[in-house]
Amino acid sequence: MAQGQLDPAQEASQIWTAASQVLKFSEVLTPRDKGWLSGITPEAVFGNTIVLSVSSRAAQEAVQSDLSQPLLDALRLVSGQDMIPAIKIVQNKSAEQQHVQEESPSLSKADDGTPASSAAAYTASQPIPTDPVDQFAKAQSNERTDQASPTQTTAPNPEASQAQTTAVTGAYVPQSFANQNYNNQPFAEDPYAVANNQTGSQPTQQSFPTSPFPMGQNRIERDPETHLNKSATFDTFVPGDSNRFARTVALTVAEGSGRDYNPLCIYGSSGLGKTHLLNAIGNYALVKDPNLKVRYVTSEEFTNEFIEALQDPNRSQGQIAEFNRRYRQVDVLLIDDIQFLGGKEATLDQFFHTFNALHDANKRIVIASDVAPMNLKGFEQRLISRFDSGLTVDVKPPDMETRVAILRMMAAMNRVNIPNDVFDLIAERFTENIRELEGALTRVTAVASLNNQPVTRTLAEHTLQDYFATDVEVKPTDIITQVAKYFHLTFDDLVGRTRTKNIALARQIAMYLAREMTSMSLVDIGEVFGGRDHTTVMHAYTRISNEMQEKREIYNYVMELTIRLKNPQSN
Ligand SMILES: Nc1ncnc2c1ncn2[C@@H]1O[C@H](COP(=O)(O)OP(=O)(O)OP(=O)(O)O)[C@@H](O)[C@H]1O
Repeated sequence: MAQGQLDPAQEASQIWTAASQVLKFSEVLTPRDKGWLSGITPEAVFGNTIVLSVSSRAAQEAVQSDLSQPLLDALRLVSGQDMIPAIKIVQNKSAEQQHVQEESPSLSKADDGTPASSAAAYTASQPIPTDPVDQFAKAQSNERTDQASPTQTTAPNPEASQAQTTAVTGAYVPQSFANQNYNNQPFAEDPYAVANNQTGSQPTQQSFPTSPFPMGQNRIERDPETHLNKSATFDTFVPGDSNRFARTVALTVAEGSGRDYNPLCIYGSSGLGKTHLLNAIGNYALVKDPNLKVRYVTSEEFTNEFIEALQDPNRSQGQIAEFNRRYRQVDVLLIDDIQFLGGKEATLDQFFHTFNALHDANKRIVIASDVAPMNLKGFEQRLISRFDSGLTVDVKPPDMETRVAILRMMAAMNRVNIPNDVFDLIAERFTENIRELEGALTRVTAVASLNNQPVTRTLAEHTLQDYFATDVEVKPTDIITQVAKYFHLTFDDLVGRTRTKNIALARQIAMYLAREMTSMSLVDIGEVFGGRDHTTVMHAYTRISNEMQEKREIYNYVMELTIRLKNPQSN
C-alpha cells in the first residue's frame, strides 16, 4: 500500500488529537461516551483509514455504536475528508484492569493523562498493520468467529459505514457540528472530571500544553478557479442570535432553493462574518452540485480584472469580451466588499451589466457590504434598486455566548487547549468584531507558544491587559508619530514613498496599529498614509498579523507600541 509522506503514526496522532478535542464538546455524546475517548489510542493512518486501538470489546462496541457517527463527523471535520476508523482491540491489560475499564471507561486514563492503552505498549507488542485491507479481512474473520483475539481490527459495519459516510457527504453540514452549541461544554476538561461531575474544577497547568503551532498560522488558501476559501464553510460558522437569520438564508441560497432571495445582500460592520458566509455559500453550493460555476470575488479584484481588460489597447475588445464571458457564465457570483466600488463609474457600469445578465438568467448573486444597500455611497439608484429587489440581511456583533462558542471552535480547529476561564476573559473583552476576538486568542496562544508556557488566565490577562489599559482615543497621526519615534524615523518617512526595508516594516506596523486601534476604514487609513490604496493597508495588516505569530521580534514591537499608545503619559 502506498504510504503518504507523513509518518502514518504521527499523522494518526495529529488527526486523533484534533478529533478527540472536537468529540469532547459534542452535544450528542454523554459523559460516559466521552469517557471512552481517553481509552482510544491512534495507531496509524493508511489512505483514508485511521487505525485506532482500544483495550476491550466493550470499548470497540461503544466506538462502533454510540460514538460512530460523531466520530465519523469529527474525523471528517479535522482531516477534510471522509475517513474510516478501523478499531483494533489491544489486550495489554490484566483482566481486572479491563473489568474496571468496562465498568467505568473514564478510569482508563493513566495518571499522567495519557491513554491507558499507550502507543508504546502497542509498538512493543504489536506490529503496526501495513495494509488496512488485510486488517479489514482479519476484522471480518474475527467478527465471524466472534473471538476477541489480542489484536482485532474492525471497521464499522461496511454497510453502516457506507451509509454514514454518504450521509456526512450528502448533508455536508454534519448536524452534530452544525447545530453544535460550542458553549456550555467543558471543552478543555478531562473526561474523567466530566464523568465524575467535576466540571467546575480548574485545570492544572499541565493540563493545557500549548500547541507548537500557534493559532492563526493557517494561511487562507483560495481555490484557484472559484477563489473560494475552502475552510470558510457552514460547519465552521458558529450560529448565534446575531447571525442566525443571515446564516439560514445563506444556507437556503446555497442549496439553490432561495429564488426570492436574489440577489442576497449581507451587510454589517467589519469582522462579523460576511466574507465567511459568502464563502460558505459557494462551498456548499458546490457540494450540492459540483458542476456549478461559482466565483468569489472582492470588488477590488473585480475592478482590477476590469481595468486589466481595458488596458491592452490592441486587444481591449477581446479582453472585455473575455471578461464578460468569464463573469456571465457563472452560476453563483459572490461579490465581497461591494462598498469599495462606490464612485468607480466605469466599473460600476460594467458591474451593472454583469448583474443584469446574471439576474435575468436566474443565476444566484450574493453581495456583502459594510452598509445596507440604501446607504451605499457613490452607487447609482438603478443599481441600489436592483440590490433591494432581493433580500437584505444583516449580521450583528455576537453575544457573549456566541463569542465563547466561536473561541471554542477556533481553539478546537487549531488544536490548542485553552482553559474555560481564558475563553471567558477574551469573550468579555472583545465584543464588537470577531476578527479581533480571533486576534486576541491568537495573541494569547502565540505568547504561550513562544515562551513555551501553558495558556492560563494569568498569562492571558498579562498579554491582553495593556491592550485595555485605558480608553484613550488613539489618533492615526499619534500612531504614525509614535511608530516613527520608536524606529528612529520621521513622520514623513512613514507616509512617504520610500520602500527601504526598515521604513516599509515600520509603515506596515503603523498601518496594522491604525486598523487595530482606531475605528477608521481601510480607505481612510490609506488616505492618512499618503493617499495609499486600501488594499495596501489590508496587505500590511495581514502581513503583520501573520508575522506576529512567527517572529517574537515583530510581536514585541507591536505590543510595546500598543502599550505606549495606550499610555501616552508613560512616554
Ligand atoms: N459566526 C462565526 N463563526 C465562526 N467564525 C466566524 C464567525 N463570524 C466570523 N468569523 C470569523 O471571523 C473572521 C472575520 O470574519 P469575516 O472576514 O467573514 O468578516 P467580514 O464581516 O467579512 O469583515 P470585513 O467587512 O472587514 O471584510 C474570520 O476569520 C471568520 O472566519
